[in-house]
Amino acid sequence: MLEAKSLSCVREDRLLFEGLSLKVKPGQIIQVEGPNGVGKTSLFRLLVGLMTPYHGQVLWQGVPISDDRETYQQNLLYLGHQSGVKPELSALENLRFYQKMFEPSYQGDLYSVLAQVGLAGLEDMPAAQLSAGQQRRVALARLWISTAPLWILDEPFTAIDKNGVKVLEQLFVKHAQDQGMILLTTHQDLNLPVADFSKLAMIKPSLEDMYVGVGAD
Ligand SMILES: Nc1ncnc2c1ncn2[C@@H]1O[C@H](COP(=O)(O)OP(=O)(O)OP(=O)(O)O)[C@@H](O)[C@H]1O
Repeated sequence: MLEAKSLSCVREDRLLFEGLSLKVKPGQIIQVEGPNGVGKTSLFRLLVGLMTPYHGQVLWQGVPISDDRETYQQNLLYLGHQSGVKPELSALENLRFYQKMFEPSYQGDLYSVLAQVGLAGLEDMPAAQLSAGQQRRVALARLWISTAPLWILDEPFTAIDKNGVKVLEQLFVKHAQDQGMILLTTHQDLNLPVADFSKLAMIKPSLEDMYVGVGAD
């Protein structure tokens, strides 16, 4: 289980949110919602350990993530705004690189994974020559080979067409049924027929709460 306890986030002396707590349990999907700039990406960066909270703690299986980063990273798949796709490598080379680095025990056929994300016939094309949606699909193909129980996905549907959204939704449902956990942001209305799908709405703090004296006594 992932647990965030009373998180506060400050950027450039501005309070983005405070006292934010959440739990993501096996089988659960949580969609984080809120207007542009409210702090969804910042929250995710705290949750994956790329930023440190101003206050509060993030725990994986009851252990602060800063105490055992290695175990946490092994159980986490994070897809941020930057897809991490290398433009000079082909779709297949990108996926193979990811597989060798993060899923060395994966035995499946990477061609069929790429076919599932709609990239059949484009396996050997340099990613730089693929469209934005196709490049996003190269990044998303990691989800098909991932053994990580926790997926944290920042706008996974960006540049993805309707059919691609449907395929991804099916994968999310399967992951939840297999007792995986998903935390995602999207401005899409999702169709996820799983028992444990909920939404977390982030709202902007009031103006008087927004400016904090970081470093002040
Ligand atoms: N690299 C940065 N340095 C300083 N401040 C930043 C940085 N990135 C974002 N911010 C600030 O944090 C606020 C929240 O940004 P964040 O990306 O977390 O919001 P978001 O809810 O994910 O927005 P969006 O829906 O547009 O992706 C922004 O309004 C911006 O002022």
